[in-house]
Amino acid sequence: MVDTATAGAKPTPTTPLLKDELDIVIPTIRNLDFLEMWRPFFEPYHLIIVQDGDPSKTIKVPDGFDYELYNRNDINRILGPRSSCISFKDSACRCFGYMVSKKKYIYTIDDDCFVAKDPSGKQINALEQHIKNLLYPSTPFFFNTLYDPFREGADFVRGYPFSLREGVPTAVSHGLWLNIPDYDAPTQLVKPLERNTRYVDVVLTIPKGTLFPMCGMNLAFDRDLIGPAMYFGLMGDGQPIGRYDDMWAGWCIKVICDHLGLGVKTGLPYIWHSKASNPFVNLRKEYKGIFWQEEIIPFFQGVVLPKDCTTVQKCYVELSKQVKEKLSKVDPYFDKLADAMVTWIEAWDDLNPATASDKLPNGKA
Ligand SMILES: O=c1ccn([C@@H]2O[C@H](COP(=O)(O)OP(=O)(O)O[C@H]3O[C@@H](CO)[C@H](O)[C@H]3O)[C@@H](O)[C@H]2O)c(=O)[nH]1
Ligand SMILES: [Mn+2]
Repeated sequence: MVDTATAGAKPTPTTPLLKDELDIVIPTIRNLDFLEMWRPFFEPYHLIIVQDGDPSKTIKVPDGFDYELYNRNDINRILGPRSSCISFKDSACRCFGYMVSKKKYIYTIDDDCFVAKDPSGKQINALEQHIKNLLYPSTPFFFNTLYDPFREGADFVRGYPFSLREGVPTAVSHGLWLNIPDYDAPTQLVKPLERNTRYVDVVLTIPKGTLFPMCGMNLAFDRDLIGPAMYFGLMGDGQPIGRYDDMWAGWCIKVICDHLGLGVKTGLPYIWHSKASNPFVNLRKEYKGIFWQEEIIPFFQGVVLPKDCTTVQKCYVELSKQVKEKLSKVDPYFDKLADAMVTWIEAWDDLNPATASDKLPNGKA
């Protein structure tokens, strides 16, 4: 029996979650037709497009989207000499979008990532899932064997300390990819036809003290909690390495989140990654990183941040000092990267005076 009061009544439109508190950051050298597929999910949100490569090229943004677009001329104009810390000709340029945003949350996605379907065939609203991941607490200090205890239909299992059941604020939500997985070049070369068809219905908190390989393809974070550490390191033009921008940021944010008691989650949502970049080109970009990471990882595993590092900026500047001290012997590149990390924080604080490190009360991340 349909209630006549509601028969034919239009459902009250729901306001998309965090509509005015989240920016979508897209690095691009291509056209942005991929947005057509995301329109139902992205149209209500503000986009920040970071146009890489030739600034004289016009990037067409499909009608109906609210956006701001920055090319290399804009970055140089806004940051002046500090623009040296923003990579050129590499997707790492996306971090400029994090810096100029004025919102609390960021979602970043590549322009060759499309809407995936879950096993039931339903289109996945990746943004909605990231928002849920960020709004619900993380559990880095004690592993819950029934996975995300805050998910509908799950909970903490027997033996899980009640003193830890509040969890901690979630700073990062790391999504995954169907079809083309984010493999490194050697793996891509030996498995050119491998496609990821496995949809694993889980969100996990990455335990404290554990590093992970963060991919920037389908990533969301709380800018107020961890934004200043989300620097996608010096890559691309003029640099000896590429495709380690997101990895570098992931190692930095993880040690800082562990220090500040913040959570990092990985798992749902999936996107459909359509384009395999050229493995030979990737090998040329990555190969130093494949050797260097054997020294970088032990460095991050050994990082200890002093107690008086109570803000993200203070943690990050301290981290840059340790990079300079301990990684410059691996290659002079790390000396340059350590300096760029400080330049990034200076630029960040310039553009975000309200949350500049020297203005935050101690203890506020
Ligand atoms: O010089 C460039 C190249 C690309 N972009 C934009 O960045 C993303 C990712 O580019 P693409 O999909 O071609 O590369 P992938 O190998 O699939 O990217 C994965 O590897 C990581 C390397 O950093 C990257 O984060 C992963 O997603 C697209 O939006 C390109 O348009 C660019 O801005 N500048
Ligand atoms: Mn891609």
